[in-house]
Amino acid sequence: MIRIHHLTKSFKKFRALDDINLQLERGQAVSLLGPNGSGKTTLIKSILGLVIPEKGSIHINGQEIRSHWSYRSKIGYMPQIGRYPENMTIRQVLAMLREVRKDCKHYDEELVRLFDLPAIDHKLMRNLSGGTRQKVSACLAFLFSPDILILDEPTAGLDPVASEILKDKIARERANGKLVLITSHVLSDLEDITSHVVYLQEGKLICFKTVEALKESTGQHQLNKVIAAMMQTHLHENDY
Ligand SMILES: Nc1ncnc2c1ncn2[C@@H]1O[C@H](COP(=O)(O)OP(=O)(O)OP(=O)(O)O)[C@@H](O)[C@H]1O
Repeated sequence: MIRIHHLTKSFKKFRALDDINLQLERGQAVSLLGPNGSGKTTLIKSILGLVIPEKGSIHINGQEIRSHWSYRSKIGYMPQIGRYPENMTIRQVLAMLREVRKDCKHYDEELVRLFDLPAIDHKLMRNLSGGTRQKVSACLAFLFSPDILILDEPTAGLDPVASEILKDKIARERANGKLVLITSHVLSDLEDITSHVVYLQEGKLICFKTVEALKESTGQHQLNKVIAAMMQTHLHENDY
């Protein structure tokens, strides 16, 4: 579904992504992990076409994204910090985006209901708490029933109830055959929903494996212990 081939990106002399090769398929929930500054957001932005690679290519459903920007309508993106027209209400923002995407055949408003947003959708975006803003971002990422979901720190700032609602939604969408790509530093949040782990360090792909394979190779049973073991040992892909 997403094929990344020799992807390299530098900012001046600094190499943020270094020869990344990855093949991601529908039905996978891929946790994109690595220390601060390891290149996770740069990789996500490259897939979204917000960062232009200097070398390599990204294909989505067989088409190179550089020449076909319409692929973006297939991606739901939840950014780390959502930026919206601050003088609009939640209701107006949702209505505006539905208007922009009139072509969409099925609006998925399940999260809007589960987060109980209709009760507060008269509020202005500028007055929302951080967690409520995250809920709006989550609703917008799922709204157009995209085939691919890219969620950057999705549970950050959410209360435990909202966090469980979102994790449950992610798991169901994956079961429906969507490809979900998630970054989070809260590994306990990823435990139940992750099928595969991509681990980056200093812009290099250290590992791309199923959670089961990683648990087996490290002898650990919890995702946070598996990742801690990897971070300490700096082992390379072939070691896993
Ligand atoms: N536009 C830019 N200009 C210059 N350097 C950048 C730019 N964007 C990212 N970088 C650098 O590239 C490296 C990778 O950044 P990136 O945001 O991808 O890391 P990350 O893994 O998402 O980090 P975090 O876990 O802190 O969110 C960092 O050293 C960052 O400073």
